[in-house]
Amino acid sequence: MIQVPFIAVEGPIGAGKTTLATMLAHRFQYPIVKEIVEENPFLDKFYQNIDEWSFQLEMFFLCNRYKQLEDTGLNFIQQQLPVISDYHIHKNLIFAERTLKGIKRDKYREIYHILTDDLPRPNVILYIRASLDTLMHRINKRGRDFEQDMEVGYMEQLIADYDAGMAFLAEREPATRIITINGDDLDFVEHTEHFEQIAARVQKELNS
Ligand SMILES: Nc1ncnc2c1ncn2[C@@H]1O[C@H](COP(=O)(O)OP(=O)(O)OP(=O)(O)O)[C@@H](O)[C@H]1O
Ligand SMILES: Nc1nc(=O)c2ncn([C@H]3C[C@H](O)[C@@H](CO)O3)c2[nH]1
Repeated sequence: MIQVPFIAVEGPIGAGKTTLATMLAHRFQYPIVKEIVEENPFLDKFYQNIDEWSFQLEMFFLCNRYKQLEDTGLNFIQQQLPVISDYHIHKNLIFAERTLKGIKRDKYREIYHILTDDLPRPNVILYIRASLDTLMHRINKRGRDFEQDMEVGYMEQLIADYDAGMAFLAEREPATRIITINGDDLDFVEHTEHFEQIAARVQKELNS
């Protein structure tokens, strides 16, 4: 039985992390920690020129997540209160290992470990896997300007990197429960029964 649930929803861009985390937070009456997107000053520049802006962008995400998860530890986990978040800290490495090169990647790795090694880690991860078609369709539907020119190759690589990242976590942190959701088949936005299936799987993990 999980003592204090700390649930992270993960998956590539547009998988539905924020949507599903919000629905589950509502269902379980847990507070939610959401990633900062709109206030990010580097995202549009990054998508126009990844090599030029990747270090600034990855550091911005890292510092924001560090602060959010430090607060999550203090305000929830250490108080024995459950919480759900629409990302896992490991996401930083999944992206940064691909977008950074050479000395910047080395520096980033060092800073990443210094900042994150003692942060609280989720005990349940919901990993939403989805095909390139599904993800591109959702990204287009959401219509964020800065994502419209995203290269298909970037997304293809990210999908593969996410699979590798989740396999890495499964091996490194065997106590963490990873629930994999097929985001092509389970449409928790359009079909209530699909959401109910997912909520039941989460409840089962929390009880077991
Ligand atoms: N299962 C689903 N069925 C249909 N539409 C969905 C589904 N999940 C998400 N969407 C839609 O896809 C878009 C992306 O969803 P959302 O913002 O939750 O993804 P995300 O994984 O949090 O994205 P990001 O990685 O950019 O933060 C939204 O417009 C959302 O309404
Ligand atoms: N490079 C990079 N590193 C990250 O850690 C990261 N986290 C999110 N994103 C991108 C995906 C969406 O476009 C948008 C909102 O999630 O921001 C990231 N991009």
